[in-house]
Amino acid sequence: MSESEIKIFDTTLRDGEQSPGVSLNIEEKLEIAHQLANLDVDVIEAGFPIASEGDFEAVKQIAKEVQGPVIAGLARTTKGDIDRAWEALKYSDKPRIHTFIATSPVHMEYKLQKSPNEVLESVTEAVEYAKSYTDDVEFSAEDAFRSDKDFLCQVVEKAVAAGATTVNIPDTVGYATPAEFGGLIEYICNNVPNIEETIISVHCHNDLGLAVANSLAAIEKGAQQIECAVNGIGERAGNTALEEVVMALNTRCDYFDQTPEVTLDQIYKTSKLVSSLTGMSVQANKAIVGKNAFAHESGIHQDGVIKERTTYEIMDAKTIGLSENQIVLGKHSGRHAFKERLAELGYELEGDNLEKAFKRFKELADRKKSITDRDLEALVEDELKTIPQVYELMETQVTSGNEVLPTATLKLKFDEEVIIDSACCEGGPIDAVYETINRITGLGCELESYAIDAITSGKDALGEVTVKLNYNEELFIGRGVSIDVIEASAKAYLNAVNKILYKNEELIGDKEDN
Ligand SMILES: CC(=O)SCCNC(=O)CCNC(=O)[C@H](O)C(C)(C)COP(=O)(O)OP(=O)(O)OC[C@H]1O[C@@H](n2cnc3c(N)ncnc32)[C@H](O)[C@@H]1OP(=O)(O)O
Ligand SMILES: CC(C)C(=O)C(=O)O
Repeated sequence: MSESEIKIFDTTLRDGEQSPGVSLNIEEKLEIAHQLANLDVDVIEAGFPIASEGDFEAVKQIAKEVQGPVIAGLARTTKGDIDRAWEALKYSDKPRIHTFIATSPVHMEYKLQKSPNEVLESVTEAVEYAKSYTDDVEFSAEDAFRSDKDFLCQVVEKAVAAGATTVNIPDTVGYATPAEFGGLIEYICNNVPNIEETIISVHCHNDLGLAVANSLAAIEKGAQQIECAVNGIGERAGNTALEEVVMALNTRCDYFDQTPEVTLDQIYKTSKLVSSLTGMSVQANKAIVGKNAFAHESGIHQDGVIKERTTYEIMDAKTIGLSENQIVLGKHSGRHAFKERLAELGYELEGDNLEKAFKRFKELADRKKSITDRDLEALVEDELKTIPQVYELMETQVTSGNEVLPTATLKLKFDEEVIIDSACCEGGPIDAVYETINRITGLGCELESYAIDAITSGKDALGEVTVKLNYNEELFIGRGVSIDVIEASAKAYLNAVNKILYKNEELIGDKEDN
């Protein structure tokens, strides 16, 4: 039986649910099944009906409600399992019984305690029995990759002769390498006389991180169905990740001449749903659906992507249902990305202003893990203050504690001069900073009010300090922003001092004369 397109058999609800720690209730399974139907997978393996009442009910409800894909249920080769599977599946208009038995020497001898001949017999019996319920029967040779090749070919031949419309070749323990696994599929194609009468499926586990590669290698050698799970969840290290295999086949359709008919823009939504209902979060650098999969942090990449997306992107984020890619501003970013993000926020910075703001951004990025838009706004607003920076803060150093008199030492720039001074104050470290500034400027202004706000959230949030200084009965407001509250406090005070000096220019001359 040859089919032109690759079938996607989703086992998120069966093998995916076998992930340690995951247990989905009926409502959650139904929600995922409906979303898998929106994704247009070909087959949904809804569960293993003999396993529990809950699994049985979930498969039954999915069979009743979910239209579009084939609904499959797993069964061992026993009549009891097959009867139970059919009881649940019979409500679907496209039911599939999926029966399996292990064929590797270690599984047959120790787990099943059956001889190869007994296994062969149960293959025929189970497939024929399942066929008495439905035309659509899948047979899996569990641990196929570690099975004797010629015995495996006999098993496959028997399953096809008994009526299996799909024969699945699992790498149950994720032991294969791509060339070997592709080789096994080729061997089966060349050595099973009735192989053309069935669809060859593969089911790879990810113990060595090779599940997707092995599935793709099998496709190259004649497999037509891939069994996979959303986000790659499943027993132990999981299954072939649906989103990875689908996007590999689509993105490299120049290489693989067949693609699955999945609705690609539902991929991200499905991944999110599965991770939230299973509680299995997706690692940031996970291909396709990880938080960083379409994010660029380094300046050279950002510059390239801004100029032409395909310089560093082989897929468009929109294809999988994300609104866009992400330019993440951080310590590795460059001027192009910085300027572009500021423009999006409504700030058109050029020349000196851009250089100064960029320098402060880099300083901030060295100290803060992620730079938010609000951080940038605060930074630019702080930078764009039109008041000349007569006094500029260069360094702060503060000692404080319950047994120590708070002391501040500041290094300020005044014109081209560097001034260092320090003061102590019982009122606390910020008072000590302000006392030091007063000593340096000699202005004798008074602090009327002090307020601090966290601009952004998280441990490394930016703090914005606002002060009001009274100078000769006139109030001057100053603002300062920094990740460090002492620094933000010093900047706010100096901002107000610079405003006083701007309004009273003669004071600058007096200071220079001293
Ligand atoms: C590779 C895979 O992912 S296969 C699917 C694995 N998934 C699961 O096992 C999840 C659901 N499983 C369950 O709920 C339970 O294991 C059940 C209900 C299926 C069986 O429970 P129990 O009857 O208590 O048996 P238990 O799980 O301890 O042992 C499995 C039995 O099935 C036998 N068995 C295993 N596979 C098969 C098979 N494909 N065909 C026939 N018998 C099989 C084992 O030899 C063992 O038989 P024994 O009791 O005669 O020694
Ligand atoms: C039942 C089969 C398909 C399986 O899950 C495996 O072999 O991993």
